[in-house]
Amino acid sequence: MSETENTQPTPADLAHALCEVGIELPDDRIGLLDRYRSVLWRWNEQINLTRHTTLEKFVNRDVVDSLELAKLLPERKRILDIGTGGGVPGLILAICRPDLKVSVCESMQKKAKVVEAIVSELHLPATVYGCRAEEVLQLQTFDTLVARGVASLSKILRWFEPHWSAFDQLLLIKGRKWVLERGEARHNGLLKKLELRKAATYLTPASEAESVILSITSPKTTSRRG
Ligand SMILES: C[S@@+](CC[C@H](N)C(=O)[O-])C[C@H]1O[C@@H](n2cnc3c(N)ncnc32)[C@H](O)[C@@H]1O
Repeated sequence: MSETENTQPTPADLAHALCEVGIELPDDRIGLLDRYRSVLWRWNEQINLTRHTTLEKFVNRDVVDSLELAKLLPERKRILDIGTGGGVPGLILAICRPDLKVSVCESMQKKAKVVEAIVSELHLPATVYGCRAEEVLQLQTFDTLVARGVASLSKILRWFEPHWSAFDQLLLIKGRKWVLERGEARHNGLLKKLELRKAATYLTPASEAESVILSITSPKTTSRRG
């Protein structure tokens, strides 16, 4: 199919695009994912939520990233997506992994209101917080925090330094600059009390771009909980 930004794909197009990258999902999940894509693109005409407005980018970037993350999340874990923007990866996780207890937060009020509207229209099992993640962590605890494209590793580690008792693990989707970011974070002394490991490496389909998922834990917190 020759796809342009003005073409509205069908659920069958989505199923085909998922199949092309080796993703198998039940029909009802594909249907819901397609409705999410459609509602997201509709809102995107009014407010800038995503640059991924072709089916190929939606699948190859948003769905692939979210499902790579999903592979690392045990059943029924409590997840907080920090800086969800238009709902990636949080709402895609809520759609594809209904066993998870997904919360998403977004500090920009306009975006957070749209995410709330999407969750409500699609009846998604997700809680939306319209504030900074640091504020959510003063109220709630989570098993895992997840994020894509929110800030540098150093910034994120600074934000969450006082909050490690509110979560066990941080999973960050990063591009090839992750090594530089790790160097900077080490230089800034932000990794001294933390363990960072590369939990996954994968290629974005139809490109040579390598992505990684970094897992960061605080041994002190883990042993206290474990
Ligand atoms: C570049 S967007 C990425 C959106 C989405 N995660 C994605 O990958 O498509 C980053 C978003 O994080 C939000 N943000 C930045 N710092 C935040 C914080 N501390 N807590 C919650 N949201 C934050 C911004 O308002 C912005 O919408």
